[in-house]
Amino acid sequence: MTSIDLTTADAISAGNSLFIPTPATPYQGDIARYWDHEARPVNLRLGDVDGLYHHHYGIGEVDHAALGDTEDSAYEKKLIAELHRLESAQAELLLDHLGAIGPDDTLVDAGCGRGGSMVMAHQRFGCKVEGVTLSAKQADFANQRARELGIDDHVRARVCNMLSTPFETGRAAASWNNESSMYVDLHDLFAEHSRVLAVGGRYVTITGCWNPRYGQPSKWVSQINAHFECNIHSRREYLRAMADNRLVPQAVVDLTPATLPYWELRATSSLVTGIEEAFINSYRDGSFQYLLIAADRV
Ligand SMILES: C[S@@+](CC[C@H](N)C(=O)[O-])C[C@H]1O[C@@H](n2cnc3c(N)ncnc32)[C@H](O)[C@@H]1O
Ligand SMILES: CC(C)=CCC/C(C)=C/COP(=O)(O)OP(=O)(O)O
Ligand SMILES: [Mg+2]
Repeated sequence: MTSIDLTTADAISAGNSLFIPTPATPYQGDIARYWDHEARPVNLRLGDVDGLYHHHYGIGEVDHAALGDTEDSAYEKKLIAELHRLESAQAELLLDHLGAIGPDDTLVDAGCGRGGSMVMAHQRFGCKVEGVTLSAKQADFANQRARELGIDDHVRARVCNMLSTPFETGRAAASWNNESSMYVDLHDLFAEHSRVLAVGGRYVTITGCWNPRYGQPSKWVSQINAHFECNIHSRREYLRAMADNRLVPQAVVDLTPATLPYWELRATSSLVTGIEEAFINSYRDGSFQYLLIAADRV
């Protein structure tokens, strides 16, 4: 099998998910399959709350007053709504760091999943948002949601490798990875963001990374890697790969304390997936951190 370079003219048709490019590597094929088959209730039931479908985690304090009594028959429904509120709060924080974005700007969502963050970005800024995912199922889902919302002229997902996108050099006002950078080599990733971003543009990531102060990835981090078939990088790798690619950190925010309440609440829900303990233990023992990094393309 040969890989298809999506920076070529082939990319013209990549917006149409009838055209599914061959994965660049066998690993990317595994990841495409993983997300094509993903249908965990913890993601779909949360998305059903308001039609924003996320594949990332939450931040902020739990609103115990909104949850009410655990014995109440409506408690589980309220808990789902609360987890979803915290996940959307995470995406809002990412958008807060994109800088001044206008309706004529174009944003790039690298690893866009089912498109929740793209919809939020368009609703906030009125701008165009181009997303890429390896999964045709996810791209179709995101494009269907955009059609239902009547925003498909502004929000579009493609099946495409984030390391080799069809986007024009130097045109994007901002770009991001929301929990999608643990699937790729960071030097390759930041080289591509640096290429598509305008000078003065902003790059933002929210990610889980292992803490170099811990020494090496802990058993919990290894468990998370195995669970999601991903390869979590260290904080040091992020900063080094950005520095090597003209991305200069403007803010580095440790969101670990802000994400723990989400995990502690999720661990009590009927929608647990079994990975909750690994996140909670690794955040608590300091081996793993939930980080936002916003960087200027210089
Ligand atoms: C955990 S999900 C995050 C989805 C989304 N950012 C969100 O916040 O809901 C990870 C995403 O990264 C995408 N991904 C992983 N490796 C990729 C690659 N090389 N190119 C494009 N997308 C990739 C997957 O297809 C999936 O959509
Ligand atoms: C912070 C880290 C290490 C993230 C790894 C990437 C990932 C799988 C994110 C959540 O996806 P999801 O929303 O599909 O997962 P879940 O089903 O657990 O909610
Ligand atoms: Mg989820």
